[in-house]
Amino acid sequence: MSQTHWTVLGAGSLGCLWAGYLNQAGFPVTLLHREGVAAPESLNLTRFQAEQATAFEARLTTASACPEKSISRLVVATKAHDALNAVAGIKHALTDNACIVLLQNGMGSQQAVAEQYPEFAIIAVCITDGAYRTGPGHVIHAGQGVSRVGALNKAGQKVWRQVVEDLEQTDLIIEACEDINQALWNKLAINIAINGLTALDQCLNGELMQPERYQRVSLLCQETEAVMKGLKLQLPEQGLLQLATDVIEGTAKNRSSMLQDTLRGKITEIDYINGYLVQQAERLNIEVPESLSIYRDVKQRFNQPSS
Ligand SMILES: NC(=O)C1=CN([C@@H]2O[C@H](COP(=O)(O)OP(=O)(O)OC[C@H]3O[C@@H](n4cnc5c(N)ncnc54)[C@H](OP(=O)(O)O)[C@@H]3O)[C@@H](O)[C@H]2O)C=CC1
Ligand SMILES: CC(C)(CO)C(=O)C(=O)O
Repeated sequence: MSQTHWTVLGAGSLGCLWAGYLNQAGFPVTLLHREGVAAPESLNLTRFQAEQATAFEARLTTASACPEKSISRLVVATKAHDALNAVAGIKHALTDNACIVLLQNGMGSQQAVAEQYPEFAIIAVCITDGAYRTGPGHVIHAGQGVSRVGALNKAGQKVWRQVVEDLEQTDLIIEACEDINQALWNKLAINIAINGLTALDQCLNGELMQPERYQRVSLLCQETEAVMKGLKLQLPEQGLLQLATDVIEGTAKNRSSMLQDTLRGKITEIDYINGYLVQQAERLNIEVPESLSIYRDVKQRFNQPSS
């Protein structure tokens, strides 16, 4: 079994999920929690559809306590708006040829890290699993999904297969992805159609099937299709509206991550979802009024910091 040492930055839902699955597959793991916040007292993972939680082990520390050039494989498991700062805070500890694996939803944060740090191998993962924490260090794997893993830069292409091989030793469902940009866009399209609307209407995903809301979902998908066409991306065979509808129906009882963030008074990822579409549309001179209105309304209603 490979003994790659994995360092996971961010002890939230996905950070604990990945740390748990990696460690239970035999990898030594370090889990970096926030500076100034107490480390979790215990770590455990309830695997998908398992009845009981199982303990996992990880060395718990913070970024500033990590020695210079000690980390060769870093997973960044923060929200999109924290990713760039988080990498800046751990840069001293990265080896010269380190690989950074980014788990963020939406788009824009991964590209910002790749642009800022071309010297490192940058890998992005497009994740459809669902996980939540019940307390510090305790994570529930609530929805089985797929983690699509692909390289974001040239250095990433050199180590990508090795990263996939390591991850395939875990019980996560891993897919090597030749075109991670396309995979991220497909997931982005779904999040554009669902997240902002559910946050604004404070409704479950399935409630987007109500006619007035569904009309907006349809407009959002049309706008995303226009931008994807402008960027020469491939559109899913069934069309974006059908893709989004399948996800809405498959996750009908879920609260979207953005709805959950607003309920907890947290910063949402709107800048990296509808906000990212608006940015791309501006570059292409395409109008996206529905996404623009959702972007502005989420920013205003939930008192979100300006980007
Ligand atoms: N949870 C899920 O099911 C899924 C999540 N994703 C995506 O994965 C990403 C992570 O989501 P999730 O795990 O749910 O988010 P969480 O908020 O649960 O976890 C993020 C963690 O990172 C911590 N953090 C942020 N900055 C730093 C830093 N500089 N140093 C140390 N810790 C830091 C946060 O601390 P603090 O709380 O103090 O801010 C928090 O504990 C998001 O982009 C999300 O959209 C994608 C698919 C599924
Ligand atoms: C697919 C969806 C919309 C599921 O809730 C999601 O990814 C999210 O909530 O962020």
